[in-house]
Amino acid sequence: MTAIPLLAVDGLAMRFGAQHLFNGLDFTAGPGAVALVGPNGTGKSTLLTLLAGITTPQAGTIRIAGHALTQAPREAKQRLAYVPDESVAYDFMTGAQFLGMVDALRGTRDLAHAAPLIAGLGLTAHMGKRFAAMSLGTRKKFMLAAGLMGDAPVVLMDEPTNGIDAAAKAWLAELIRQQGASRLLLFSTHDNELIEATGARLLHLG
Ligand SMILES: Nc1ncnc2c1ncn2[C@@H]1O[C@H](COP(=O)(O)OP(=O)(O)OP(=O)(O)O)[C@@H](O)[C@H]1O
Repeated sequence: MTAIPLLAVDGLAMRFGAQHLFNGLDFTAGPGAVALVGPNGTGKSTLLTLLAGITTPQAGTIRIAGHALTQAPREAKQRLAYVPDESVAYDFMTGAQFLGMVDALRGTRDLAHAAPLIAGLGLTAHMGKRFAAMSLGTRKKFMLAAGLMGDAPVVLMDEPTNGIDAAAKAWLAELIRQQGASRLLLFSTHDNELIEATGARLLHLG
């Protein structure tokens, strides 16, 4: 019996006006680290929003652990987490409130399980800070913590090392390398150090 891939993309087409980003894109991925690479503007961020079910493609099917995003959006989205490049938190929220909100939306109400992640990313001292007062890198770390702290088998990350310091980057790379044994961590990046440290398989766009 063949195992169902965590991510299966079939015949995906996306264009903005006359600009075709991809036309008939096919790939599958199981557990592991996968780096989405390619020159600026080739559609890496757009592909991630399609895989996350935030944007709708003109054609094609995306299945998350066998569940098609269009036919079974709830089942598919329950199994994925998406880390955007820029913060999506309200400025008035503190880091703790934001992570608590994400946790509650996922149906768990206990941030204790995220403590190693919060410490590893260097966020412990920033939990009480409002997003309005955070640096760009700290905001990015909270987005990463929110995406990684659940048990989603598919984690999509847009430029995960953008703006974060060397210590957090090394910690994140090791986490991705280790967690690749059981989940799919698919990220767009221009960071060759991250690719090397995670041992990610490359998926080229453009
Ligand atoms: N909502 C939109 N409307 C029109 N064009 C868009 C939209 N979103 C993205 N594009 C265009 O699609 C192309 C791909 O953009 P995208 O941000 O996905 O590229 P990328 O590969 O992630 O780039 P980078 O490496 O710079 O982050 C760009 O030419 C962009 O201008």
